[in-house]
Amino acid sequence: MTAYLITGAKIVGGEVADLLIDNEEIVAVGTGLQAPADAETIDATGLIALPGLVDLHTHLREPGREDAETVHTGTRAAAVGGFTAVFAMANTDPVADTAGVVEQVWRLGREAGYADVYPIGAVTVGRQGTQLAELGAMADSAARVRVFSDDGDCVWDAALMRRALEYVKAFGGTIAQHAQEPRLTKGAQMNEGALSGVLGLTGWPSVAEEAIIARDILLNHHVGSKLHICHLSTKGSVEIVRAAKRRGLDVTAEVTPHHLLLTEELAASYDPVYKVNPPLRTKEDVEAVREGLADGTIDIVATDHAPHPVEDKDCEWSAAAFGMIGLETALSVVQHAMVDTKLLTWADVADRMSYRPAAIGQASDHGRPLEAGAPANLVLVDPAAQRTIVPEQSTSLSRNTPFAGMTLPGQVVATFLRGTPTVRDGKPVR
Ligand SMILES: NC(=O)N[C@@H](CC(=O)O)C(=O)O
Ligand SMILES: [Zn+2]
Ligand SMILES: [Zn+2]
Repeated sequence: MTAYLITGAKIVGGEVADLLIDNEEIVAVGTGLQAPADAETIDATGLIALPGLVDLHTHLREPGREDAETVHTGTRAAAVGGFTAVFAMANTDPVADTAGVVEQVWRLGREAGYADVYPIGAVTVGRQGTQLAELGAMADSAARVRVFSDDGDCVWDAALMRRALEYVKAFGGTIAQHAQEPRLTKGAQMNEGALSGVLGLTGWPSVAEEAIIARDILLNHHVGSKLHICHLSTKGSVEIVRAAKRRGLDVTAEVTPHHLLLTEELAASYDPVYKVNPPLRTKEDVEAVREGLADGTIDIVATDHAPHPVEDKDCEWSAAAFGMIGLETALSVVQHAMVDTKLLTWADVADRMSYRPAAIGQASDHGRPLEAGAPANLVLVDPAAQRTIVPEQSTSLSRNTPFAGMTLPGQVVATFLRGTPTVRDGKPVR
């Protein structure tokens, strides 16, 4: 294995220093480190070294929709975005609701070698919302599943949600809820408000999200288990989670990059690239989720990278699929929305995009400070770079980015997974 001496990087939360990587680990951090004879030196002057990013919410689409993404292409896109670990959502075909499917996804991740893949298991059989899946068998499998979600659909049956929370308590698992009251969002196409009326698109009220979040926080308090809220998007949701945390109730929550930056006005174009679940909300909501992420009410940023092929997006709004890709743009959007606005420091970014998601997902090799003895999972970022997003240049198999044409700050220069570069000069190594 090649050793690497990274010189002159700004170590996040610390000083400018050199990093020596060998044998899958960070061997030393300090100034004036000497490179061993066989080491390759990387000049990182002007770059920030962050712990490898961890995405708790990625759709890799394999098995079943390999035309949209595969474990290989999705994790390669993740590496380009600075991620060293991704949690793969269960809404595949077949659904990841058995030990067999989660082991397959986990193994494909190992073979690809771009990022560690932690499969998320479905909560219910076939994500049908009627019967608990084999949660224990998935937990005991080689994939060691610790996070379960019916994402794409809500576990709306309160009794079933209660039983899921109780079941995973035995092994310290987490239920990640896609908070969407189905009866309040029947046929919903975009955020409910004056604009949905004007555009003639069925509205998706904030209360459909907030009612489930409130219910599940109370349910989880009753059970004493672990609840995580997927892609929280409204001001009211932030207020509910903030109040719950103040009362000492246990809950964690995520926000996506797109909900930190984009608003519902984009739907006026009727371009389905802006169609997503939950929908883009108002300026007030965007301000509230930014504040919530800044003050720790919202624990983490997760991409909800949702690739779709052209034929599912290049059609009439109401017929189009929900979702947008986000792995390759996440860090730039967070820099733009949160760092350049002084709402977060880079140390906070490491917390929200690496330490905390790794802790919630129990990925112990990831989310570790850049210190001697830690696994060499890290990313070098040039915060001074500017880049214009071009969908055709995406590493993902799909092109449905809502940031096309935007100029965003920051560029991932290199990513290392256990001491091996997965990205050099901004490009995947293979
Ligand atoms: N976010 C989306 O709009 N779509 C996701 C499902 C989901 O995250 O709910 C997908 O799988 O395409
Ligand atoms: Zn979802
Ligand atoms: Zn999702």
